[in-house]
Amino acid sequence: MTPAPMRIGLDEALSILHQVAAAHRLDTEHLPLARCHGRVLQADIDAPMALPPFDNSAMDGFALRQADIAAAGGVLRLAGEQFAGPATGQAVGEGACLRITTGAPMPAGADTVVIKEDATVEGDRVTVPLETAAGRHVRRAGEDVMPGDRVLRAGDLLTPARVSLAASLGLDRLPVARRPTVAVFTTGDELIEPGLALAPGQIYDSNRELLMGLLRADGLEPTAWPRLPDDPRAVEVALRDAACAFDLVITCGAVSAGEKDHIPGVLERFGQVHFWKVRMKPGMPVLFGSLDRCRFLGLPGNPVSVLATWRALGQPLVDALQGRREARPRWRARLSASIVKRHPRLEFMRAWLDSDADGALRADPNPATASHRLRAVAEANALIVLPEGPCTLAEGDVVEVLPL
Ligand SMILES: Nc1nc2c(c(=O)[nH]1)N[C@H]1C(S)=C(S)[C@@H](COP(=O)(O)OP(=O)(O)OC[C@H]3O[C@@H](n4cnc5c(N)ncnc54)[C@H](O)[C@@H]3O)O[C@H]1N2
Ligand code: MOO
Repeated sequence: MTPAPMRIGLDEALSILHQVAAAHRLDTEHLPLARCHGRVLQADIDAPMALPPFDNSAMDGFALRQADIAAAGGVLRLAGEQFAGPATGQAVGEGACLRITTGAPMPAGADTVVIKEDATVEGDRVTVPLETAAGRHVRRAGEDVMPGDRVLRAGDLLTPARVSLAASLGLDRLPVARRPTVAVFTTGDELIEPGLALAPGQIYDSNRELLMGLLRADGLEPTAWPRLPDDPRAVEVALRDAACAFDLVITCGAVSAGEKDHIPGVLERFGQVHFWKVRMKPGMPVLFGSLDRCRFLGLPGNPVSVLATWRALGQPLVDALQGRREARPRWRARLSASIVKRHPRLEFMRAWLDSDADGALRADPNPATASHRLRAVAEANALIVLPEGPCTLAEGDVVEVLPL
């Protein structure tokens, strides 16, 4: 067996990840609209009907024939009403008008709506402004969507607006990718549960909340597994167990070079390592593999590495497994302070992103760059992406940023 690629660049890692994800795309399920939110659409959708479906009034007022206004000296006869709802079929005859409400079908013959505020009603006589333009306040059938228009595409993320567009076209179900089931593991004999008393050498498990929160923010419903001890047999049994039950297993910790870093060995022996170690900072020891029926993402244990590797590799993996087409937003911003980067790895640097008075985005880099410094993540709303190679950037230089 050829050894897995090691110490590769992020682009190569992403290309491997996309290849593997393409071979393990999650299957399609047809769900009622209410359950489609946040899912990835699996087929192109062509409009089965027009939107609006019929000419209708954009305002509350009076529907009339614009040509009649001048002829009638601006005074029309109120001949009935057409409210939003079933079309009454009543037409607007010469010199007449109908009371109409927003969304009501335009009565036959009428081509214009005068809003209530501009009209004066006395008995059955309605006086309207002489200068009313033809077609005013009428929403035309098909002006938003024509039948057959491709309104949604396979791979689209189903935002509330897209689900609502499908609803407006009368669609009650959509084909979407199944959501991956995800098991989350934290590892390490030093970890204990928040709320318990710390013994010397112990720290609280913070990565579990970080990972569970990140996954839930992407609409996943992860399962948190009991924390793993630094025991090779326990690690092997738990991971192999999860690997036959979940689509994705995510661990954090135990993937580096330490005596207790047992995870790469389990993947090598019982599964497959697709890559191990990516030239990024933080997050370098990250591992991607397959084990039984699951894709396996071994994130490094340092909290900031968890965040960076989730954004750099985890999210793209989950997106690719569901066939998501649109890339996550990446912005460009001007630095509020200079940066000197001496190491050769690509770096994700915590930052505060804001717009200045001129409307330009500004990224203020956080000086805390060490991967254990979680507080600096809590104080950040973006990651600056600094490409591979040492570099010196001045205040005002443009950098790429990932909003968090
Ligand atoms: N000789 C080497 N040492 C290290 C290397 C290396 O290449 N050679 N890589 C360093 C880098 S970079 C990172 S990142 C870490 C990653 O190590 P592991 O993924 O094996 O993670 P652990 O050693 O288990 O933990 C690292 C660090 O994070 C803390 N941790 C772990 N889990 C949690 C958690 N759930 N909540 C809070 N904190 C956690 C753990 O206590 C350690 O301090 O390795 C470097 N070493
Ligand atoms: O790559 Mo590690 O994640 O820098 O600390």
